[in-house]
Amino acid sequence: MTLAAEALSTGYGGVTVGRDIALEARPGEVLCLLGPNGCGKTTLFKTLLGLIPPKAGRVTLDGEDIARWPRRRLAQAVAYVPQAHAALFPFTVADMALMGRAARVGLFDRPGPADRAAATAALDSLGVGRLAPRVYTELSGGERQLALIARALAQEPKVLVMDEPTASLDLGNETRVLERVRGLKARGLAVVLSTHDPDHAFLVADRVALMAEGGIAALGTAEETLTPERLEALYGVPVATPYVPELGRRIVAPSLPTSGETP
Ligand SMILES: Nc1ncnc2c1ncn2[C@@H]1O[C@H](COP(=O)(O)OP(=O)(O)OP(=O)(O)O)[C@@H](O)[C@H]1O
Repeated sequence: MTLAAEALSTGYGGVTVGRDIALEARPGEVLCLLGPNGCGKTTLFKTLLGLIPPKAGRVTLDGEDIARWPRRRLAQAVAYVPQAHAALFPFTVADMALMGRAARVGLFDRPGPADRAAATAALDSLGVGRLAPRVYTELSGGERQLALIARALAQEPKVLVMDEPTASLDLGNETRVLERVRGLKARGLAVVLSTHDPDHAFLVADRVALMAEGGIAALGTAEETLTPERLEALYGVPVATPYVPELGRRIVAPSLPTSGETP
């Protein structure tokens, strides 16, 4: 399924945050959204998910405006991994993952064995099956993040929208999540993810959208968009993107003066 923003403006009440945004996440593709703090990435995601209405333009799934889609139909197609948040209710991780099945269970039915199996499989696929009996509110930030990803995978969506999915993960879990993202794309999902680490774009993105001041400043492959000049303009610090033959790709690093040089 293809998720698209067409001439989309986003915002809250009387305030416009994003303007004239056009982008597309196609099946079997990862679209990586990069941009400085507060530029409007989460606001764009909430609009793509139909959680807040567009200020202008539209969001479509396979060409159909989602504004006309019932919530349940939308939830069967698109899953969301929000930024790990403070939890209010002490659900177990197994129950959290099972909540991902809500859109697939009949309105008056209880989750059945197949739903439990899907929830368990989602946890196992992220290597966190052992967390199933643990209480969500008692987990570390990284463990919560993995539980939220498992909930979205249990939903068996066609499109996955992930807001900084690796933000609080250690290097091992960060790499495992990015590997999983590659696996999902190989299975034909469309994945949109935001990150503050431009390296992730070189690792998993088919296309990158650079967001600045609410608009899309550049859209293309990581090689095309993540030039030192653009990254410097975006983040306001000098950046180098050397090619590392051992990795077979570029890496992104801030280019601080070497010791001995004072700025
Ligand atoms: N519920 C809200 N009501 C009004 N303004 C909001 C609301 N949520 C966010 N904003 C404002 O919208 C702007 C964009 O916020 P948003 O969270 O979309 O940015 P972001 O790019 O995701 O930032 P970050 O990288 O820090 O997570 C900010 O100026 C923020 O203060």
